This record gives sequence, C-alpha cells and structure tokens, in this order.
Amino acid sequence: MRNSDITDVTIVGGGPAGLYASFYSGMRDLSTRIIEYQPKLGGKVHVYPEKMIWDVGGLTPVTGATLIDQMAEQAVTFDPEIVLNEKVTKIEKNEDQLFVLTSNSGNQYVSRTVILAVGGGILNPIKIDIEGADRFEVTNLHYTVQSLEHFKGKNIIISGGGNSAIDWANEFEPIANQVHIVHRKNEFKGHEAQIQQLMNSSVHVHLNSTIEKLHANQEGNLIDAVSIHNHEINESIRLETDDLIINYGYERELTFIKESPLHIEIENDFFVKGTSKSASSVEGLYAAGDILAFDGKVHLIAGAFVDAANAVNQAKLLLEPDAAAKARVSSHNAKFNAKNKELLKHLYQSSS
Ligand SMILES: Cc1cc2nc3c(=O)[nH]c(=O)nc-3n(C[C@H](O)[C@H](O)[C@H](O)COP(=O)(O)OP(=O)(O)OC[C@H]3O[C@@H](n4cnc5c(N)ncnc54)[C@H](O)[C@@H]3O)c2cc1C
Repeated sequence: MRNSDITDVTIVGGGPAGLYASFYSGMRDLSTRIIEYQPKLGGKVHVYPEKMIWDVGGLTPVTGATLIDQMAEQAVTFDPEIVLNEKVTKIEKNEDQLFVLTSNSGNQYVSRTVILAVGGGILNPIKIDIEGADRFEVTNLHYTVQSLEHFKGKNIIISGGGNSAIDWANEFEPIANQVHIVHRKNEFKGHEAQIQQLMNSSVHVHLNSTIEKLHANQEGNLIDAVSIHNHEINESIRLETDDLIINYGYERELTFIKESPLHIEIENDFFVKGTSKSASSVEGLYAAGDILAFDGKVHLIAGAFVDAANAVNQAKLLLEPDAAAKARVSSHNAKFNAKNKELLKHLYQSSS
C-alpha cells in the first residue's frame, strides 16, 4: 500500500537521534514521519532502562526509562506521524526524485527528504547456542535486563565478557544473593575501572569457561542449574541459579542501506559516511546518531541530538533554499507562545 501523504521529512529509527530530529523538524515547520521497527519509541536505551545516565547535557542523572519518556514526549510536540512495528527494507527514489521507503509489511512511504537514524540497525541479541534454550526465554533466560528489582536476592549467572556483562555483574553484586560471571576468554574486554571493580568484588569470576548445559527443573520450564566447562583445566562444574543472563552482543542488520539502489556511501563496512552537517553522499538523504560517521563525531546521546538538528536544518535548506540556516532558539521562538502560556499557568497555579 502506498501512503498518499508525501512528507517533507521521513525519519527512519525512533531512538534518541530520530526522536530529537522529529522535534526539531517540527520546530522548522516540516511535516514529519518516524518509522520505527520496534513496538515502542526509545531505541537502544531500552537495553538499559534502569541504568543511570549522567552525560546528557543539562540533565541531572536520569534512568534510561525516564530519558525515553522525556524524549518521546518531546518528539511528538508537533504531531508527527508515527509508524511503529515496521522495518524499512528498501530506500530508493522515484521518477519525481522523491524518496520511496518500503517496509516489511509492504507499505510504501514517500518523502522529500530522509533522515537515517537507525543506530546499530535492527538489533538482534546473539543467542546462546544450546538446543532448546529458547523455551526458557519466557522464564529465566534473559538477553536484556528490564528491571533490577526482579534480581534482588537471587543467584544469577551472567555469560559474556564485554562492557555490558561486566557492568551488569557490578550492578547486581550489591543486590543479588550471588553473582557468577562466565567468560570464554582468559581476560575481560571492557573499561579498566569496571574490570577492576569486578575483580575486587564478591562476584565469582569463571574465565576460560563456557556454558555447556542448561539443567531444567522438574516441570521443565525453568533453568535451575548450569554446567560450565573450563577448557584450560578441562573440568566441568555445576552452578545452581535462579536466572541466566546472556550478554554476547548484537547482530546488526542494515541491508536496506548497504544494498540501496541509491548507492549510499558506507564507511568501515557499516556506517553512513557523512559530513559534520549530517549530509550523506545522496542529496536529500541525511544521517544522525550512531549510524553516522564523520571526523569529529561525538558518540554520545548528546552528539546524536546535534547530528539530528544539523540533518533537519540541511533538509530545510534543500526544500526552502531561502529559509534561515537554523531555527530560532526555543526560548525566543514564537511557535511556543501558546504552549508557554499553558505551561506557565500550570506552574503558577501549582506554586500558589
Ligand atoms: C548499555 C549501554 C549504555 C549506554 N549508556 C550511555 C550513556 O550513559 N550516555 C550516552 O550518551 N550514551 C550511552 N549509550 C549509547 C546510546 O544509547 C546510543 O549512542 C544512542 O542510543 C544512539 O541513538 P540512535 O538514535 O543513533 O540509535 P538507537 O538508539 O540505536 O536507535 C535506532 C532505532 O532505529 C530502529 N531501526 C533500525 N533499523 C531500522 C529499520 N530498518 N526500520 C525501522 N527502524 C529501524 C531501531 O529499532 C532503533 O529503535 C549506551 C549504550 C548502551 C548499549
């Protein structure tokens, strides 16, 4: 089905970059659509909803979940069209030089410009390679941590050796009964300070070890123990557990960019090669956030916001060459007059 509305800007991806692009695009009076594969907005931050984020300018520490709520609320300020549960599978231009995006459901979206804000692409967690393990995914085999509360007082096994695995081991240590971390190599790959913290903690570290068997309870619906094999000393041990967390990283899928007939220039076999103004090698196609590569890129949520504003400003100038190079700052922007009146009324009412 072809969506009859041609928008000024279509943003692919509803993570921090896409959400801020949506807000800023509205500030610039551009009609806007976001297409997001997941059933909810927020992007990769959903991987760490209970972690504290300290480095978003002007925000005191917030949890990932709170940041998502605030970014999502800001993103809909100017009523963009939001399409959830659809994966963009093709991007091309039609005879009128408009972009046509096709999604996995067969829908087509036509747009004057496009902002790619796809982060690491569709993130699929790399699963544990043990037959039948998937049946425990509904109970106590986890690939993400949604709530620390769930793990309070539990015996937990984490398998993996990168930053995320180490990070979770450190976070669980004070609240769990017992934490084991199992890593197939003889050393961890992560930030030095985090590794130091782990090694000085009560977490049981099993290096040179892999999980070889999951033992189910009598009903067969829960993992109640795990056998791990140490290939250095060729010995296996059994660890009782309440929860198993697998942290082997993510497979990234970005074929629609790499195989686009638009021949989008790619860097390091993954990133959209761009400029500091978020332009790609294709006119009218911009990129923002983790997917964008340029000299001086800031790999932070704060950097994604800047990329997004640049992308929108470039789109605006392409569509309206006489427009101002950027939007007026929000505190002096007439677009907010009516909204400010309401907000100030609430503020004074609640403080009186
Ligand atoms: C554990 C962890 C902790 C972190 N902590 C911090 C921190 O403290 N501070 C900080 O600044 N950064 C942190 N980061 C990094 C930060 O989360 C990322 O830089 C940020 O999420 C990038 O935003 P983005 O919008 O570019 O991409 P993403 O957040 O990855 O969002 C991209 C979105 O695009 C969607 N998408 C992809 N392909 C398609 C498609 N074909 N069709 C439709 N939708 C698609 C995805 O589903 C996803 O929702 C952390 C990352 C991790 C993993």
